[in-house]
Amino acid sequence: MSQVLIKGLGLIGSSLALAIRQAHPEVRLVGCDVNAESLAYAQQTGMIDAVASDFLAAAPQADVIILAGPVSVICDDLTLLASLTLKPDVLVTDVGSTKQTVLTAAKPLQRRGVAVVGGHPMAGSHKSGATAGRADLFENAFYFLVPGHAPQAAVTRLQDLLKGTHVKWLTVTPTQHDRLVGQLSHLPHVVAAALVNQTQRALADSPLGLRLAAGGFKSITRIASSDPTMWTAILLANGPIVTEQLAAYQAELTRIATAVKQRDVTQLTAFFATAKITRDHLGPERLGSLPNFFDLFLNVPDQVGAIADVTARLVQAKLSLVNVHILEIREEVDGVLQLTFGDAATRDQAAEVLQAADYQIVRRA
Ligand SMILES: NC(=O)C1=CN([C@@H]2O[C@H](COP(=O)(O)OP(=O)(O)OC[C@H]3O[C@@H](n4cnc5c(N)ncnc54)[C@H](O)[C@@H]3O)[C@@H](O)[C@H]2O)C=CC1
Ligand SMILES: O=C(O)C(=O)Cc1ccc(O)cc1
Repeated sequence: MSQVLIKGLGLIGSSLALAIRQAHPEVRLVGCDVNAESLAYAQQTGMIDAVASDFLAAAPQADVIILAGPVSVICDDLTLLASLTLKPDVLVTDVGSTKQTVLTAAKPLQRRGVAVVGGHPMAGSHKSGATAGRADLFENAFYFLVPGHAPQAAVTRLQDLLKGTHVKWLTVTPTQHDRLVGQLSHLPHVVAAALVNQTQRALADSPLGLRLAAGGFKSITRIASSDPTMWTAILLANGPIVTEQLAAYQAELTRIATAVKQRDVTQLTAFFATAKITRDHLGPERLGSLPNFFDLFLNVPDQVGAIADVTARLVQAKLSLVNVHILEIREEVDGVLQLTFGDAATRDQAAEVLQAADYQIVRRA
């Protein structure tokens, strides 16, 4: 039986585990993480078969190693792996958001004859952790492959292992990758966070301040809720490219500030019209990112009708559900029910209704 070791069972690692499980139930999935809560959750919900408490001891047993921690940790892991004796045909891959630093860190391992295929799914969310993982997270999204010197057979093997993700594969070089995602992902994250911080300071004296924000502010700043550790690692790894792109963006802001000052109607209209045409052709929000869903995780007893009771209470309260997901119910063991709602208010009302009926909410996300 083939053994896949996933280091980092956060949003991406756990979603890959679920997708591998769906397409390859025969694979033994082993998880490794510094976060004991994530490991316990992954094991309790059947996402993984076993926990590896020592990465260095587990790696030599693995047929495939997937590195899914922050980019800086992925680079350290690649260095560590180069000091071990791994299985002769082991395949090593990662999911990091930058590829030049990762592929550079992979060199000593590649020199030892190990196939390293860089990877990066262009889907995700501002959510993090194993509880946010879902098998369909990557559906129809692009998945960058950066094979470097790895043989085609290794690439095909990875694509087969991850076929349950239903992604669209795209092979690129590390530099092409980092330029593309710098502009399309890293720069937007900086812009979103900068806008939130600057707005917070600007409205510090206003009684209602940011609470007055409407949909526009919220939708362009959603990604400012992303994990700070992960994004610090990404910006440091793609520093030179992102600073260049930030400078170009600043020049665009300066141009528009000048047009406003000069009351240049033609330039202002052209500015908005050009952006509108490009944005209107982008297609549905679902591509490359999940719509903003809001989850409730609650314990449900191992009893006939337990799930029907939960959904009936929500129907009675006229609260509309987007999805219901049973994480695990085994005989005589309570399960966790993941209820997904379209907005935070509905989720919070649902929590009140269910808590009043003595259901235990494990987590809101
Ligand atoms: N969040 C997103 O939308 C996307 C993220 N990525 C990349 O995927 C990787 C993982 O991101 P997420 O899953 O979103 O982050 P996450 O924060 O949900 O998960 C990261 C996991 O790595 C674990 N971890 C951190 N340091 C560790 C260490 N030294 N040893 C073992 N485990 C460690 C954390 O405990 C956590 O469970 C990052 O490199 C990120 O750049 C790629 C595509 C999309
Ligand atoms: O939430 C979103 O829209 C994202 O932008 C998700 C994302 C985050 C990091 C990546 O490297 C790729 C995709």
